[in-house]
Amino acid sequence: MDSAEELLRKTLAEKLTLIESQGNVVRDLKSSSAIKTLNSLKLEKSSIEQQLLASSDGSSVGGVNKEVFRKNLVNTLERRLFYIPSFKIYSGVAGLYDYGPPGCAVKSNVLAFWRQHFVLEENMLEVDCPCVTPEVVLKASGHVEKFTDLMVKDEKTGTCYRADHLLKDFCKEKLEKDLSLSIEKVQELKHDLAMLDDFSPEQLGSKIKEYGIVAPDTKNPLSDPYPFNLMFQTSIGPSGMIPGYMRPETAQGIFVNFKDLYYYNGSKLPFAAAQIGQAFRNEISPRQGLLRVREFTLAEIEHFVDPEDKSHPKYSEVVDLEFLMFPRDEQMTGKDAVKLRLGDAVSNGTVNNETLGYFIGRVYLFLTRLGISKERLRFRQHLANEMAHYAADCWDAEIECSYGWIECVGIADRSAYDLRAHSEKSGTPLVAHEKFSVPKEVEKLVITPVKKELGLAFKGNQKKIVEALEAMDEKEAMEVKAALESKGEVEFQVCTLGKAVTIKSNMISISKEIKKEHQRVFTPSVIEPSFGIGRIIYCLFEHSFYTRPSKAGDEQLNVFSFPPVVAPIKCTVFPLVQNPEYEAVAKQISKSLTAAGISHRIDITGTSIGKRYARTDELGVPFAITVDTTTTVTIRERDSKDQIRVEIEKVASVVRDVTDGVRTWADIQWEYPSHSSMSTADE
Ligand SMILES: Nc1ncnc2c1ncn2[C@@H]1O[C@H](COP(=O)(O)OP(=O)(O)OP(=O)(O)O)[C@@H](O)[C@H]1O
Repeated sequence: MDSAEELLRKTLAEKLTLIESQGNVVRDLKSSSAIKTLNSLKLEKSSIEQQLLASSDGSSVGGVNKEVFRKNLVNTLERRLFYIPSFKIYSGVAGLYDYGPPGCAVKSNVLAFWRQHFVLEENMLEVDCPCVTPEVVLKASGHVEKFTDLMVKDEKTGTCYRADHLLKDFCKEKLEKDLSLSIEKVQELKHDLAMLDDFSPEQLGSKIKEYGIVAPDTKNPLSDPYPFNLMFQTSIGPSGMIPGYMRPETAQGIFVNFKDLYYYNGSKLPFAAAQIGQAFRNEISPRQGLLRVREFTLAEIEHFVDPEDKSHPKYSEVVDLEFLMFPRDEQMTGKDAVKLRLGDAVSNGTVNNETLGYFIGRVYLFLTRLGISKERLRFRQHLANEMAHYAADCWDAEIECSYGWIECVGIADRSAYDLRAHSEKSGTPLVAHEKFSVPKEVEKLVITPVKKELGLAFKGNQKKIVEALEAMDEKEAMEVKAALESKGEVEFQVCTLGKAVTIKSNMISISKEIKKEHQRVFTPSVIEPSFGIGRIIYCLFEHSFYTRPSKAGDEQLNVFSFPPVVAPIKCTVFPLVQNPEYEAVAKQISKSLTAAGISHRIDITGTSIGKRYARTDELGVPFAITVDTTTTVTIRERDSKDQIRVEIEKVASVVRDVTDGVRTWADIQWEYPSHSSMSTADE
């Protein structure tokens, strides 16, 4: 610990001792003012204890220990039914959560804003495809073979763990806590962390043995790692003959519809399709609450673009944005994320292309407008070993929360991989066309199947074989030509038949000719931003949550500072005191709010105004309307607690403007005089 930290701890500890001794004196007095003083001393004591805890392990959120902060947050979220562990009365199931009423409202607001910010803004084509997906689709995409994590089992209890997570936790803990590590050991552990995605089961197994990593819960030995496919398997229909899976992502539904969507778009590129829907991953050991679950909402965009022109018409709108970026080189040299101007990162090649840069900028705007703190958001570039071999460049929007930096949005240039894979497997060409204004002369491969010979040899299968021969690319065709010329026949794989057939030299002619071309046919590249909605919402909960002392100073009150766009309820209406005239006004205002489409709650209980404010602050309601006359009311803003006075007829339009973002609260305050009333005094 450095001397500044030591000094802080010493000062805090001294203050704590002083408070404890003052508390002992006050406790003996037993008067009401002494009780108030005692309560505020208790508060101060608990705040200092939290700071001490935080300063002891260097882990804090806004000066409060991470664990303490998270415990209070999660307790509030579960108590106010933002979310509920699913099937709770049957002890629940790990990795499955329900959203309760305010959580549901936040989620639907986030999705509505997502649609407005992306789908509407870019004229995207939204689709809605089934969750149950036939095996053939996920075989083509590579999920059946490769969507796996390496798993180890507690050899005595059978409990399963993700092998790479155990190694990651071990390395991080060693690096953070073991001050006696040699430089070589530090380098080795850092290297292991960088290589996590590259280790084979054998390499991971030998690391686990070498470091003596055991089951975290029981300390029992662990099995060797082996791959576990994360997809939930099912079968479609009663016969059990059609294997299927619950989709692990929504993207495949878009790829398989490419041909129709392209036509719907007037056969023009670029265009984007979007989908919001449930994704299912049978995570090995779900942990960290909403961050790693087994069923979650994904919002995905597939932007199809010409691989030879990845410019974006609206790129200039984001070039001047500046935010934290964590390029590959910074990560490799142990540096921190740096603030970069997006335009510079694209022009110097740090970000692969304009369209990818455009989406990084739009994701930044989306997240920060939702209420994610700018200082706790960064864009991290994938290291070479993290990226799929076909990907041109990938960046994750990572948000810092009490669990560390969490990937919430993946933004990848996946090149032409997905469309090619489905073209090959389905036999349907998923391609785009560029029409030339003047025809071009090009050397062209000409494949001419001799249908008579093929028909004699293959009868009913002839059509599929002809299609496969015609779909050969240049490299494949030249190999076939060479084999036919040297051996007179060749084994030829026909995917749609699921087998290889023998093609003889009299069944096909392959040559190169100069031809006039009227168009270019190509497979578009795909740029994919993929949003984990639950992760974003959880980080938003963390970034919005704070506590403040009640007016009496005897308790800490919880507040969610949600921006109006995501707040589950936009305002509350309550009469200051129970009185039929005020109640009638409250009901009239409620009616006008409903007509204006503003979600609100009306509270006509006799509870004190301060308590009613506290209840709604804890749900993140940004505005409270208090009826204290029959002609005008006060509107109170949650975080500043500032109030303005507004005529009853104008209330709904004022609240609508400020919740729709047409005007800010500051604008409204200019227009309406500030107000200090009974309701403030009572708070
Ligand atoms: N188990 C999960 N629970 C909640 N959200 C998830 C989960 N897995 C992925 N996501 C979200 O879906 C987005 C896109 O999925 P992607 O396949 O890129 O994630 P991933 O790289 O597999 O995530 P991770 O490495 O954390 O498992 C992620 O950015 C994340 O926000």
